[in-house]
Amino acid sequence: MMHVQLNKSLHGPEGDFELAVDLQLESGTFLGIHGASGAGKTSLLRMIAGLMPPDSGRLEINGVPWLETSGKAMPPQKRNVGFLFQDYALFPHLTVLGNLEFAANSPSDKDRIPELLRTMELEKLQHSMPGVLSGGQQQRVALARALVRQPRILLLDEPLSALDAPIRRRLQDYLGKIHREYRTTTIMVSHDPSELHRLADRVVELRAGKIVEDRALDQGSGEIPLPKAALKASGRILEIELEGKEVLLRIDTGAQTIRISLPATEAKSLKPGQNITFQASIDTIKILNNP
Ligand SMILES: Nc1ncnc2c1ncn2[C@@H]1O[C@H](COP(=O)(O)OP(=O)(O)OP(=O)(O)O)[C@@H](O)[C@H]1O
Repeated sequence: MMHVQLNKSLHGPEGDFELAVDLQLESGTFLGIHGASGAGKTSLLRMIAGLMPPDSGRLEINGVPWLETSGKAMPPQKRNVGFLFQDYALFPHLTVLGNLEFAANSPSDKDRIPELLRTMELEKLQHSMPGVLSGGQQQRVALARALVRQPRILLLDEPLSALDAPIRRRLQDYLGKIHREYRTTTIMVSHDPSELHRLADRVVELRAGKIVEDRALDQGSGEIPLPKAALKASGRILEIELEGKEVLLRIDTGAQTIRISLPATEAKSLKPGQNITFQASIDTIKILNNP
């Protein structure tokens, strides 16, 4: 169990506002955080990592205090946290491999590096210096580096935002896989609703430093299966995926995310982001309006 209770006065463009967050997370949760720019998402992650001091608060992870109300804090290097921040640069004087080796703390961490290089599709770049890499390649190295120590808690601030769609999708799958395998408690900031629905089992929205929405998604898949009874609902298409002759739609109805599949021929004109009304029962699905 992770208990995060943090307060900090932040200086926004329209004046100071108070970040006040009280969150309890079961171990192994994948929490997604979204919210407008300047809501305090990065600040919250930095305080958990120990990189920004809160004005007051408490942090307790599996019964171990990382930050006490008295202000006594465990230093960042002692917190078993892997993090990836937007501005967290790679060491410019070390190669890709050197950056990962620097993060390794034990022989088993080192043994993990070849697999991470392979998964992040960085094998051919392992002897390159960060300065010659593209933004997306650097982000992949930073993500690999965050995972080298197999942290108990993984803090990811828009980790895939600079990547193009195919690799973004592969790394989403990889993040999902390592989360299922190691049950690392993960907190990820993302502006991409389909990414959050794909990976998170709980999603919170932060607005001006406060949690204004806290939603559980179906564990693992991030989706609620189609109910047995007929259902008529409206929602926004989050994602369209071709699977053989079928098309898989993930639809956010506001209350829940529903996954439906349709014959590909019936879904030709549908696009992500579109609002649709549909009627579905256990064996038939009909799109009622298809603007
Ligand atoms: N150390 C600090 N002390 C006080 N205010 C700060 C500090 N660091 C950042 N801020 C302010 O806190 C506000 C929230 O910033 P933060 O980066 O946490 O937002 P965010 O939700 O992550 O935004 P984005 O989505 O644009 O990354 C900003 O207005 C920022 O200027």
